[in-house]
Amino acid sequence: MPSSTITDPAADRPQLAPFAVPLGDPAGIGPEIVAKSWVMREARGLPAFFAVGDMASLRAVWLGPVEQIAAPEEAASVFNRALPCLQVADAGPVVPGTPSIDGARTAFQALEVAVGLARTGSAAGIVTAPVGKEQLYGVGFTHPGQTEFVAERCGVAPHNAVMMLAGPSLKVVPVTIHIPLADVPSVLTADLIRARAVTTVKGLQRNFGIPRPRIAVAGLNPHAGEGGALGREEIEIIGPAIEALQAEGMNIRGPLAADGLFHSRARETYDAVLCMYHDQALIPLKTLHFDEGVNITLGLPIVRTSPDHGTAFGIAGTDSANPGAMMAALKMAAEAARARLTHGC
Ligand SMILES: NC(=O)C1=CN([C@@H]2O[C@H](COP(=O)(O)OP(=O)(O)OC[C@H]3O[C@@H](n4cnc5c(N)ncnc54)[C@H](O)[C@@H]3O)[C@@H](O)[C@H]2O)C=CC1
Ligand SMILES: NCC(=O)COP(=O)(O)O
Repeated sequence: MPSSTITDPAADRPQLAPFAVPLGDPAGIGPEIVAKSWVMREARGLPAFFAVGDMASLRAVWLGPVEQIAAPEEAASVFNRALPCLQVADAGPVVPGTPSIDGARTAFQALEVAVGLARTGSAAGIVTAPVGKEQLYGVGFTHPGQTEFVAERCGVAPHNAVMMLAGPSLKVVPVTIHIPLADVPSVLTADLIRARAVTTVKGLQRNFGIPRPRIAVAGLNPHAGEGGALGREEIEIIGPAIEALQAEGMNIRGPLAADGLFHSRARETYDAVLCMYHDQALIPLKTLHFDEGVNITLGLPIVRTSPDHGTAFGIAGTDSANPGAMMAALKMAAEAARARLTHGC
């Protein structure tokens, strides 16, 4: 049994170790939604977790009980009475809504520590609160996002780490992620589509227990290119990639016109959609499920989830952040960790 599980003799089933929750940018809504999730832990059946970051960022927005822990092993016994926090750095004065260099460094450090804890089994996985990408880039973070950073720390190539956004009625995967829209056509290759599709299928089996996932693939151009009249990527890149995967036995179809792929009847016909660029995937997901959308990284040896939204600097410190997506991310992390134990992979 991996060290991220302990046995509960009463229930005679493996219990998960607590999840590590890096607080993200201290000036964003991360600390608030983590604290609010802790308040809702019993009502929502959330798994045990501990914050990783600067306790001062929690104190700046929350008057509830926080207890500093020296090691993850202390988290389980503290969790019922207080939000456990593993202090990793001093973010300096925390002003909600006003990001700072020290805050970005703390977010970076907390992420690094949390990944290490999950890799060694001291945490059952990581559930990351939002970071400010612009702020992270300013302190030497060289990856496009946390997805690629965590993948690298786990020894996984970026092509094989898949960002999936998941809500109750829709799961989407952007094939290209954080790149300028103008670069999408040149980055899109059959190899990249293949790598994303293979990891997506394995990830749906492993984390969601779907035995034979049905994959729909969106086209890049309007009307999926209209037979080449509105663009040739469907004919030259996307179509051949799909045919090759079908020949290997994958339940995959497309390229399909993206504008007709997300209505309720269409959503019943697949388990996930491969989309060609970031907004093609994230706009439908966030429109349908903003307050319950989860970003889960597939293809990693550890469980990593995150709420779908960002730092929301504009409302930080106003007590108006909705913790729904953070709670959904915690629940999905626990479900994925359990599914991995059940399916033995
Ligand atoms: N997983 C992550 O770490 C992510 C980080 N980001 C980062 O967040 C920063 C801000 O990005 P934006 O595009 O402004 O997106 P955002 O998600 O932070 O905000 C978009 C809108 O939704 C609102 N909002 C977001 N979360 C909310 C919540 N829980 N409750 C109530 N209202 C909420 C905001 O106030 C704003 O009006 C950027 O630096 C970006 O890089 C963005 C997306 C994901
Ligand atoms: N738009 C999704 C997003 O920014 C999350 O990226 P990541 O930091 O989880 O890679």
